[in-house]
Amino acid sequence: MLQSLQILDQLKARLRESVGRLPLASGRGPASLILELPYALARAPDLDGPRFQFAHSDRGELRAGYGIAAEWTAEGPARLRNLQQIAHDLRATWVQSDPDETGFNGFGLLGFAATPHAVADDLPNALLWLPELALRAHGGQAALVLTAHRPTDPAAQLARWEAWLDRWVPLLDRPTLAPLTSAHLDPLASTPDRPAWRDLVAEALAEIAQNRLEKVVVCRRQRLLGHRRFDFDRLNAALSYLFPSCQVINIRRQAASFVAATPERLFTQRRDRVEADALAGTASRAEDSDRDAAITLGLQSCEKNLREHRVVVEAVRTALSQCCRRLEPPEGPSILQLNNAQHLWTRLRGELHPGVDVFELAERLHPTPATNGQPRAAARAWLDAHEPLERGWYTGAAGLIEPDLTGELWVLLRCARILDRTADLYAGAGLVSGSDPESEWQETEHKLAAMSTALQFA
Ligand SMILES: C=C(O[C@@H]1C=C(C(=O)O)C=C[C@H]1O)C(=O)O
Repeated sequence: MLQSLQILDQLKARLRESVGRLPLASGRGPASLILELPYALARAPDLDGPRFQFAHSDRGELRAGYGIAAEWTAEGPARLRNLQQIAHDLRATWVQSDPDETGFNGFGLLGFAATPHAVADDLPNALLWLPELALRAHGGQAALVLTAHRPTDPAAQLARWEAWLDRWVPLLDRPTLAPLTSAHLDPLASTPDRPAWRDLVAEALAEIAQNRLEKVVVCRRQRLLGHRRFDFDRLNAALSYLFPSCQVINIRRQAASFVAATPERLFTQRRDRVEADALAGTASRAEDSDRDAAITLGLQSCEKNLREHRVVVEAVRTALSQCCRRLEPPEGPSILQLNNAQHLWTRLRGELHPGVDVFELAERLHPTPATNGQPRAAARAWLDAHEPLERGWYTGAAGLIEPDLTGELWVLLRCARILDRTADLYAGAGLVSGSDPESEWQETEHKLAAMSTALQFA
């Protein structure tokens, strides 16, 4: 492997050679320069300041962003429409130069909280963020993307980009962190606690019995205290190892980090094709393979879980039918197995009407009844009135969008907000008629275990 100092010299030379291809001093909107890295990367080193990372082990995909070239925030019921207008302007003005012909392009992060109301959090309610330095690695190839917001002074911009390379490239030589012994985490409060959970579930089931709701997803927050400050390189590595089929997400704006290892895609849009997941209906895993297979069979034939799942499939199908010219019959339900839980899973695919973008898809699909309930508005109103906590970005969505406004968003589950030694973990469970408060509490315990297991190694 080339030493990082050699790579740094090469990248800076390439940057100086090719920066003149971008019209930095004229026009408006983003300008991105894509530079090939001489080898693919398995991890994106942490750096102080705003940063995000999306890593998917099974896909061999890693994308990260550092610093802020430009950003827009929004809140309230029109939050996605407001960001959409801005993004349309970006699409028209974004210039890209890919002198090494990597085929990669610049990208932005789109993310938003569970509900459009403002909450006290260090993440804004809805955010569109173009990083100054980005990393994209896939299929054995990797590139850096340097982005500026125009107009800007070319000499000053070159100096800024060089400074980014000076800070980031030497970190590539840093050895992978040695594994520590796993550390015990102290459970602090759960909100709601177990008795309050029972009452909350009972109230929800009464609402369902009155036919005012068909399904509602209630959640809890569990605070854990670590014995050492959590390390994010180590946490990302543990999550990617434990959950190779999940998207491991890390977003940091100020002091706290939002981290998730989510199995649930809200959707993927490539050109006019869309694919969405309906994930609902959960059972545990067992160490013994016969017992595990029996749990899977039980899940596949459980009337309550199948009903809970169908509500989600139907809502996703209806949302997609409003923006697709053709929908394929749903594929499923099959089983998605994770090491802490297994879920009923149906994949839906369609061909979009011309002009549909990620913002419209997000508006139509989010929140699905997998994390909110059905009917959507009644479930949200009931949760606003009864759930004793702010969800923040938990059950919101985040992902990466391309300059043509296609992309992929993930539902923010199996997640935590982490600050120093404190982690607030979130998990919820879908309730339909026939749900039992104790089994739903157990289900949240299994879901919380996704993050708490990885945190022991962080
Ligand atoms: C709400 C969560 O998960 C969702 C709810 C599920 C269920 O109720 O069976 C299953 C998968 C997710 O769609 C969570 O992980 O917190």
